[in-house]
Amino acid sequence: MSRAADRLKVVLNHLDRSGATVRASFTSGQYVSYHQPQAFRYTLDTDLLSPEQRIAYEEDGFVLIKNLVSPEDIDQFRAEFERICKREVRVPGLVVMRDVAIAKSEFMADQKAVSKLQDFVEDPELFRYCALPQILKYVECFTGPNIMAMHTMLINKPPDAGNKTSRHPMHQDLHYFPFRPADRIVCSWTAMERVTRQNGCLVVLPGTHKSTLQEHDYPEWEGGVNKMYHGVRNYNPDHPRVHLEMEKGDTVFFHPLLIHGSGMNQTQGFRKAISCHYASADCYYIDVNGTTQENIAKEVHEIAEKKYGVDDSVRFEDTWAVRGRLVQGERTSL
Ligand SMILES: CC(C)CC(=O)SCCNC(=O)CCNC(=O)[C@H](O)C(C)(C)COP(=O)(O)OP(=O)(O)OC[C@H]1O[C@@H](n2cnc3c(N)ncnc32)[C@H](O)[C@@H]1OP(=O)(O)O
Ligand SMILES: Nc1ncnc2c1ncn2[C@@H]1O[C@H](COP(=O)(O)OP(=O)(O)OP(=O)(O)O)[C@@H](O)[C@H]1O
Ligand SMILES: O=C(O)CCC(=O)C(=O)O
Ligand SMILES: [Fe+2]
Ligand SMILES: [Mg+2]
Repeated sequence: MSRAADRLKVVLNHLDRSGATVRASFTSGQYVSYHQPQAFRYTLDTDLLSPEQRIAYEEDGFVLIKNLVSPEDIDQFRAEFERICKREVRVPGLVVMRDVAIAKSEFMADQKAVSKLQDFVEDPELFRYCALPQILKYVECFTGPNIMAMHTMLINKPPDAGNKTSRHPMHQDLHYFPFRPADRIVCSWTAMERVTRQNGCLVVLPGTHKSTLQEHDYPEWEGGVNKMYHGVRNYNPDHPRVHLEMEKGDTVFFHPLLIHGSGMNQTQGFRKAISCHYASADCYYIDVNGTTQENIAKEVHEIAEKKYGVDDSVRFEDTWAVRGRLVQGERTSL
């Protein structure tokens, strides 16, 4: 079969499964033209994703792209991370998080004390990750051309201290976000080294992006839970899971409703990943009062109150508007 015919078959299969009425045709034997507003809900029509990749994201809520970020870039991000840990550079607005297991131990000026950096947008070296052209080309398939970097993290999952606090409970990232629509938000997560089940790779529940936002809360874990690590309230451990084992530079793009987490790090190394949540600049803020997100908004407010002395006039949405950065196109709304 020709490549075009192969592609047609894949698309038709998908349309069939999504219960769509199919109107497909060949244009000069080259490619498929189809008209079906329901069939592709989660991805946009760009030329980058193959039909297989596009359908994988539609059906599973994630797509893994091998070898997307160069080893040289990753080594530079790692070097900058080390400078930050040694406090050789100061980054405005940066949140440095320590694992709860060592949160109260004495000061250590190295990576052993840091489990996560958040909000590194004012660090030009780390922020380079968010603007990498090869990443943005994929992001555009989900957000469209106006792109905001809304949330940035470098995760340094520590060797588990023995109480399983290195785990990240199963959650939907949308729980943290007061903007919509969800389908125009995407996370890119790049492995900074080989990540395996052993050192706590991402664990995903395929297809859960088709559900709605669930109630989140701290899981009842005996060994303790990190600040703000909420999990879905009724986690079902029997749901089929996929462990995303990845090589250095591999990048997974996933939907903000996809339920995911990570297991404990059973090695002696610090498992590193860098990630950014992007949203279409055309998204709009919502008021989370009276929704399941009230609990996280309250925690964010309490921390902002302690740290910056902000009062009630600062809304949850405002804390996002000041952190967001335009990386492509126009800042139309967010
Ligand atoms: C989509 C995405 C958003 C999903 C996620 O990322 S989920 C995770 C979200 N996580 C976050 O947003 C990070 C939250 N963490 C933070 O904001 C900070 O690390 C803080 C918890 C506020 C601590 O920062 P800071 O105040 O600078 O640190 P200090 O060492 O002075 O500690 C102050 C008090 O907080 C405690 N603490 C520090 N780290 C943790 C921790 N990991 N878990 C639980 N408690 C913690 C620490 O023991 C101290 O307590 P007290 O001495 O005041 O009793
Ligand atoms: N009660 C819970 N609520 C929310 N998430 C949970 C809960 N229990 C476990 N998880 C999460 O489920 C995922 C899988 O956990 P688990 O500890 O089994 O890791 P794993 O990588 O599968 O390890 P292993 O290979 O040992 O099975 C992790 O993201 C973990 O944090
Ligand atoms: O890197 C990980 O372990 C998962 C992090 C994550 O899902 C998050 O911070 O939202
Ligand atoms: Fe997450
Ligand atoms: Mg397990």
